[in-house]
Amino acid sequence: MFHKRLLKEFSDTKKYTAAVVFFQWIGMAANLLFLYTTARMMQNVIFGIFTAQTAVTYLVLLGVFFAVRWAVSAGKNYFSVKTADLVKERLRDEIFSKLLRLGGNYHQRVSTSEVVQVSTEGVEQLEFYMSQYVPQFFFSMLAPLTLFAVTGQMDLLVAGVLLICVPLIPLSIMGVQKIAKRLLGKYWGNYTQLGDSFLENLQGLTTLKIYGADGEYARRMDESAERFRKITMRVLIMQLNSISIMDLAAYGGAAAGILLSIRSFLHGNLTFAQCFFMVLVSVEFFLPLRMLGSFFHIAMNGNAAADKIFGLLDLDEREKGEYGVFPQGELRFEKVSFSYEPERPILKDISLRVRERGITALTGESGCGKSTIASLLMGEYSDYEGRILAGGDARRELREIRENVRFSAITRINHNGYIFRGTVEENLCMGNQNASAADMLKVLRQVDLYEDFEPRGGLAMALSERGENLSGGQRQRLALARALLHDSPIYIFDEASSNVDVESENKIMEVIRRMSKEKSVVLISHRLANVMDADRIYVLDHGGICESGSHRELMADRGVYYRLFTAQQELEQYQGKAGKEEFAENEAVGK
Ligand SMILES: Nc1ncnc2c1ncn2[C@@H]1O[C@H](COP(=O)(O)OP(=O)(O)OP(=O)(O)O)[C@@H](O)[C@H]1O
Repeated sequence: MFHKRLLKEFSDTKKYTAAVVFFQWIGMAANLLFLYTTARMMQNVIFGIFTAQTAVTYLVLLGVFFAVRWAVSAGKNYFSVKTADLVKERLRDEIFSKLLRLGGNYHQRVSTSEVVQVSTEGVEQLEFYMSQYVPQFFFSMLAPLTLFAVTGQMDLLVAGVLLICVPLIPLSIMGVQKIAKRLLGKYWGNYTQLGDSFLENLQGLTTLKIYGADGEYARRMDESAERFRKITMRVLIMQLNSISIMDLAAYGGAAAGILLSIRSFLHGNLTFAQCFFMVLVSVEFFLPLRMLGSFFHIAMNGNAAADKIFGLLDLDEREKGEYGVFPQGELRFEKVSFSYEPERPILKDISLRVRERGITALTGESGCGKSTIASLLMGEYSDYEGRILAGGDARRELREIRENVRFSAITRINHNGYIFRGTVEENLCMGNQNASAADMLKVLRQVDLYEDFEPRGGLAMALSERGENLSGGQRQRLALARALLHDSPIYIFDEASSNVDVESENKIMEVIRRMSKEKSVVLISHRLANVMDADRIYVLDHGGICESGSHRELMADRGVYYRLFTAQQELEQYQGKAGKEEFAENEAVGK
């Protein structure tokens, strides 16, 4: 019936639940009083003893009844909303904190659309579950017993029969529950899968259009939507059927109560007023459980949503460091091995040093493991072998250091720095909450964006989602400006200047070289012209370091680096020459 863990996690809502049940119970008591008064009045009318005084008494009671009902309903709503607020706020808070703890690569464990679905619709299901279903459950246990206590004093047999019929509703609910559980599990599975593909296709719509694959993907989504439609229909059919079964039990039981009350009246065991009251109250016996039955589907959905939410909250987290200081000094990799999947080693016995100042470059062919090293430095994975040490001789394992301390000591800039919708100022502030306008303008000047942004509003310039109203180079330079404000001792540039125009690339490299005089810079670049100035270059090959040294040393060695470098130089010279020839030809024909 209940999701045990959910009730345990929200045990502090017990007092609100009790208050809701209490108000419901008072409302029911007022209702009984009103029905009994009505029955007495009917009796007086029929037997001709209806006086003006009776009418006034009745009207006063009616007024009191409505006032009580209003107060009860307000009280019940107040405590229901309190429960709903508490559940919603805490669950969303917990989901958010969990995602923060899972870190940037949370999507390797759970899909983004599932997170969105459980934290929106899933949380709302649970809010309803706790604020409506749970109190209704207890009230529907209490109500028939109260009614039995009242009606039993008039006719024990009728009251007994009505009470015995009441469990028919929960029995029919339990019967349906078995089928519902399986069906709702499938329903949620289909729902999140549809959300996944919808989100992915929407994000990749331009790519799908360019390759003319949108038709095929639309067809696949249609299939997915059709599966979801079918399962939704099955859920609805199950709901309608179960409502019919419950109605049969409720109205069948009420009919039995009504017939028995009339029979009892005819045998002279009940007065007219009592019989009339019993007839009216027979339905009341079943209404609370009938109401519970209609909440039941939402409750089942809530159970399935709770499983999903707790599944997310229970995901294993990275090992958490507790050390609260980032020790100064060089970073070291000592015989580090790592793999994302078993049986597929990515890094093998890597040993390297990142000096406290200057540029340490990582280069090598695509897929050799450069970005993986950056991810390990950022602490995204802690299940590596060997040691990653911070602080030179102070030797503190990186994974022992608290995440927020690590993040304020190391800044990583990728090839697609994320720009948020908002203003330039808001995006820059993320780098440093305390940065003044002068600080922000200074970094914009350093990355050559000041002139571009000033006519468009300067710091107040509006940026669209992902900075789509900027060029690729401007976006990347803005991400660099934000990183400069962060002012951390270590910076990792992971292909930060790739995919941008030559001017932006030169500017970014100029800033990197300048900052390396005071900071520790890890530069990952496949373009060797950019790593030439590095103090030390590590060349990776299939997850291992095959060479290391300065540009001059590596060129003298005539190994892998030499081959890569000369091949790249030749290619760039050839491209440059071809470009010049084309330009000269165009000039000659006057184009
Ligand atoms: N999250 C992941 N799960 C599984 N395998 C991964 C994951 N990320 C990367 N890999 C694999 O690890 C290997 C190294 O990837 P990595 O991104 O570190 O290479 P890289 O040298 O930075 O490549 P590039 O220069 O193309 O960016 C690749 O074979 C890649 O397919």
